[in-house]
Amino acid sequence: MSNTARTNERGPDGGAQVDELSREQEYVSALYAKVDRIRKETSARLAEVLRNGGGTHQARVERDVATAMHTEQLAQLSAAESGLCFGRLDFDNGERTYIGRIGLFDEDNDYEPLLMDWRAPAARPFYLATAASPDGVHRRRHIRTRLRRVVGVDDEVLDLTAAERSGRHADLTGEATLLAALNASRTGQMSDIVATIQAEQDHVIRDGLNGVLVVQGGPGTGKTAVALHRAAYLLYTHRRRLSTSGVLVVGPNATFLRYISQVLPSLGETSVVLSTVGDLYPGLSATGREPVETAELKGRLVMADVVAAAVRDRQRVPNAKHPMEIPFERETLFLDRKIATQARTRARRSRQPHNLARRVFAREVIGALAEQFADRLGRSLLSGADLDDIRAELRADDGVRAALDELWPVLTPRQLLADLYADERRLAVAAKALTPEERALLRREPGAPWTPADVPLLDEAAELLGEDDTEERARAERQRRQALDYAQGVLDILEVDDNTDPDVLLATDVVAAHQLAERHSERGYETAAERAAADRTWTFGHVIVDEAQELSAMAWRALMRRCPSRSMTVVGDIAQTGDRAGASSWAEVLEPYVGDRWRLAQLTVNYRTPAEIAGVAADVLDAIDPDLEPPRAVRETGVPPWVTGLPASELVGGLADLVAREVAEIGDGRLAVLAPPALVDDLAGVVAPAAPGEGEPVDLVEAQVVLLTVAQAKGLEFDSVIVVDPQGILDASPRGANDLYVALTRATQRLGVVHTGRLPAVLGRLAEPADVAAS
Ligand SMILES: Nc1ncnc2c1ncn2[C@@H]1O[C@H](COP(=O)(O)OP(=O)(O)OP(=O)(O)O)[C@@H](O)[C@H]1O
Repeated sequence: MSNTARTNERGPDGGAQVDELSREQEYVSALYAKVDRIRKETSARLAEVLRNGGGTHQARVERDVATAMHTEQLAQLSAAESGLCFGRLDFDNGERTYIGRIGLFDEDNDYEPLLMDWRAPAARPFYLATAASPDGVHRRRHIRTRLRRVVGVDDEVLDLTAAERSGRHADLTGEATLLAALNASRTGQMSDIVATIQAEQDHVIRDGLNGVLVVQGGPGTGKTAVALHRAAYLLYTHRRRLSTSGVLVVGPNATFLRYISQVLPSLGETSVVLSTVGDLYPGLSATGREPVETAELKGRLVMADVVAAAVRDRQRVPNAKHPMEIPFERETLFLDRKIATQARTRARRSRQPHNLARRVFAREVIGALAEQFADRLGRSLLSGADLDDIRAELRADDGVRAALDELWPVLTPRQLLADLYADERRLAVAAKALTPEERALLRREPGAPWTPADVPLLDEAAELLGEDDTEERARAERQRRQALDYAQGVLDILEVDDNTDPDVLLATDVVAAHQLAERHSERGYETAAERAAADRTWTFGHVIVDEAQELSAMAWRALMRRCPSRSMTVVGDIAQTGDRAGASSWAEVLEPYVGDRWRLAQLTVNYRTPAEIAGVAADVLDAIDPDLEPPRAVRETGVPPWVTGLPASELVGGLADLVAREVAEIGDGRLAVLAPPALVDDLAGVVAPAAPGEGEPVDLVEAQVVLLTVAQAKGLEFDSVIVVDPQGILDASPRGANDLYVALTRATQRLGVVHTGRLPAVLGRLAEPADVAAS
């Protein structure tokens, strides 16, 4: 460990430290004064812009550029209010750099940096410099502030003597500040870690934009935190490319998304789309429930073939013995199997999606019927123009249309799937590869609500069906090009000069021609993020998948469509896979899309669970797979986890007492009771169950005590956790051991286990001392 001198108001060496604090206070106050000034000027400019209504089209466009730029800047300034400056680097050559949430410059002194944005390359030694490899840094200082007041500084002097003194945590940067952050009570919302990012995390955050990066790490290694900071870093570093296409962060459920929702705004980034896979299909609310076996089946890759076969099954031909009879102008035309089969072959060969290929099918059928009709009339009497007329009349004929609708109907994804689930015959044809029992799992009455596992199937169907919007698209494209040319012209006028400092915001940093043009399209003033969220076919510049081990093979297919560039960050822990359709190997998951062209980063340090709890979890990990290495816990609390056995009949009453005891222990902190799904109803009298309604997110900020299943608790953390009926959790699913591992690793301070039958052997280490502790 480097030589850490902690300095604060109560520090032992009195005067000198108070001096340090007041010197830093002076600097920090000057930074805030500057922020206030910029804010005031920006607000005034914004007010001015908004006051000037009306004007020419060009004036309106210019006004919108300015509005976007000022609004964005104000949002960044407000985000930086808390913890504006959190670090300082003193270099061997006497230079000094302050590190903070945003970059600030001194206009009166040749734009000298006053505060370096944490994402800038020059800030990197703050996270990476060590005593052994100081990178010219002599001292690293963490500055702790409360509101605008400096309340402490933690110094690390990076010299070789310090390196020789290295202790247990030689690889931690800013250990004192880090431990203070880790020991703080949880609020129910994740906070950013910008002041205490550790070296192995920094490497992941700043990894290149292109290709697929997999971040594998055990519970509490900061995967989610790192993924979100990476989003902020990528947007800062590749703003031009990403602000127009957007960044998507995918999480496992609405509660988790709410839990992480404040991190990016606190880093000044508001343009990231947070979504579950289920929400990626706009306009659909997938709130239905179904047996886990059904969800698992729907997640299998074979379902892509089932959906494709279901589409093919809707491309029909008449029975060989019974051609379709179509009355047309006092004649009866025959649409027989041969005509339809030939038309179907041509339509399929067009390789267009079903709804678009229908035009080919219709053209072929109408062509054949026109020939038939011409033969009846006497072909030699008809000119080419007469044949054209006949075809046009056939196209408009209700009987012909009805026949086409029967043989090759226009379909929506919902119609296709609902019809498939509702009809045993259709299922038997489309799902030949499934057993009758599996097909029975898919059966569902029409009108039943859609489930999350249906969403990737609907997405698959949408791809195969397509939408016949050729004309609409051509019109939109013409409009878009006109608007784009116009917007580029406006931006060219507003651009200042190429030598401006890269950290100074220019109009084009905030709004690209593409965005500006779209702000002026008929779609109104939606941001790229808003439009992306509303458009199923939107492709993102970068996709981050958190808790990625939970995604089914079908969900991966849907997600990959949103990211054809394969610029992705995949974050997860194979040992925590709970979903039956989830992953057991990253290679397996990624192979169909990128082969072996992906890179792996591992996070190895556990920042969440103290060593006392991590030890219990490590036993479960060992039972899952002895080759898996548990992450190393950075801290100890001295509080051993407790265990209590209760007769099943006394569980509810006994648990109420234990909850009350834990609440008293954690003060303002949060407590979660984690139970197998089968027990949730019984325990609802002790703790109100978490989910207020189907699919609704749990409000972890409001609720100090929550009752959750393990699946609901995935990715979350609490000061104290009571795991109820561990055997029930083990038995509830084939991946029960993974679930128990997840449950045991949610606590930041305290863990209790309440069992009704025998304590599972895998928790053996809890037995003796903890029973005493609980009694
Ligand atoms: N460098 C850091 N500085 C301060 N806190 C950190 C740091 N890294 C991680 N943490 C904290 O550790 C906790 C766990 O982080 P996070 O939830 O990102 O872990 P995870 O790997 O995603 O866990 P899980 O696999 O259980 O979902 C969070 O409270 C996070 O803020």
